[in-house]
Amino acid sequence: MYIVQIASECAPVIKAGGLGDVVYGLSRELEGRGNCVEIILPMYDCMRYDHIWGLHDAYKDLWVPWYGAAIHCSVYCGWVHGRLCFFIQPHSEDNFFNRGCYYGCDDDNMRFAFFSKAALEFLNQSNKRPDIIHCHDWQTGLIPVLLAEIYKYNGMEYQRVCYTIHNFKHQGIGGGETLAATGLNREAYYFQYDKLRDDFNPFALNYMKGGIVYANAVTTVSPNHAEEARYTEVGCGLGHTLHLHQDKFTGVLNGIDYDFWNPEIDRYIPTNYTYEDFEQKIYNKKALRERLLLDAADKPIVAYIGRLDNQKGVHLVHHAIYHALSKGAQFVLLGSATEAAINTHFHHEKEFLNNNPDVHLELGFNEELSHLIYAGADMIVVPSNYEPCGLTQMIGLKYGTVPIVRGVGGLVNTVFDRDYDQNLPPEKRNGYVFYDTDNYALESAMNRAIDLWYESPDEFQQLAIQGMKYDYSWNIPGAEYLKIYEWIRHRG
Ligand SMILES: Nc1ncnc2c1ncn2[C@@H]1O[C@H](COP(=O)(O)OP(=O)(O)O[C@H]2O[C@H](CO)[C@@H](O)[C@H](O)[C@H]2O)[C@@H](O)[C@H]1O
Repeated sequence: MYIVQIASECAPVIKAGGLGDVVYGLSRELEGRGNCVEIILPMYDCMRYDHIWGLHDAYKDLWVPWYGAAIHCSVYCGWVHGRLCFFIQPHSEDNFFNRGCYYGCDDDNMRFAFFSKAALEFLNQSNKRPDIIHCHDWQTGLIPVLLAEIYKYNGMEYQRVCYTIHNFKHQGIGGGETLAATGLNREAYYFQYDKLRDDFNPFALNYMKGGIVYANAVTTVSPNHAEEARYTEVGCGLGHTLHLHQDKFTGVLNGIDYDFWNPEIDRYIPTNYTYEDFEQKIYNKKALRERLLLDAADKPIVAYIGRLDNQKGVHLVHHAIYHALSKGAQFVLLGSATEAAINTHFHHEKEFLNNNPDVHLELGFNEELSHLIYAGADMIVVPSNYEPCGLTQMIGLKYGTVPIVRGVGGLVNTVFDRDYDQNLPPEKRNGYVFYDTDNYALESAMNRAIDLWYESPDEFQQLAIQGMKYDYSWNIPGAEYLKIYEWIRHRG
């Protein structure tokens, strides 16, 4: 099959979070199974050019219709760790992708409407006719809309779209100006409730809703989150739309790319290890402590890695730091906040804790350091308010770093409580789960983990090894996506 992924991120060249990991890892798996995969991305000024090999111009004169005129774009092409990627660079005063950031601009809706239009225009003009277009999140929600309403009539009749939602919170809600810009025009038509009109703001269009309505298949990133999105508030108002389109909506648990996230071969950690020589992990703990100037005491290290925002349960992340310290553990945090108030809060925390030899807060994005933390820590805490899938607990498991998670979304599908899981025998359990959002719930799970580390180190090690034995690779999800692609190719 010929598959084109269209997304706003692809790790490690463009990575703000888990979306990038998924686009890369899934593409690699699909290619490994004999499919032809290409990835179309925006050409941001701030992406990691050092991860692109053989960058060259692939298509010089792409003219993308925009507001009745056209914007001139160049399309570059190169390999990102073996994956063939096309980068679209528009030349216009808007400077859509030369902002020194991936997201967070006032005109994000316009930026990604343009990207969606340009990606389809590129496919069309360069005569690429993939069997499947797989697009992701709100940034590419207009792709299935544009395909069905415009490009289908311009030679792209047989292309089918799979649309994956990684986060319902950000939907691309905005005014109707994108309709005129992208050539969709007919406001009255698109402002219908069964098309793109937002269910809660009658004056706004909703890209993600458009993606759900028009795509041939819609997925989210875990089975449990697919249920939550339909029936609870974590669908952020799209539950009704999902219900109407339930026949084509499903949850596919993400995988982890074990070529990249694997302590056996990880290039960013000083000592490689597997579950068979688990005792080698200690050298990474030592290295982590040396790097972050932590005390070399006989204490467990609890880690948090992730964005610092409301989704991730920042109040509990904050509490986890102090609770770990009070229980005689060390704490390492690697995270960045886009919200000013949260950012300021954690900077104050960092200053306050600066001289404490048992804690280190690293505020910013650091891919290399994240590997060392996964390898060096004993436990990883994921106290999310909601979590469509969650990759950090799965990476933690692979590195023998025991996850302590809140029982929501994909965390429920991947972490099984050592003491209380009802469905699995003890030798299959792999972490700790708590449910409430208050401090006590988190504390009780952390206490159980930290107490086991101190009181029964052998049993703690056994738990970590059980986690390492889980297979959360792309193998199974890769096959599931191929089934979905086949299904929409034949069903339409
Ligand atoms: N400061 C930092 N420095 C270095 N690396 C950092 C970092 N902060 C985060 N990361 C890395 O980014 C990834 C984050 O994965 P998450 O599952 O938390 O994704 P996120 O919530 O962004 O995305 C959404 O999409 C993903 C993918 O579908 C879903 O798993 C998730 O539930 C959903 O919210 C991990 O690889 C982590 O190591």
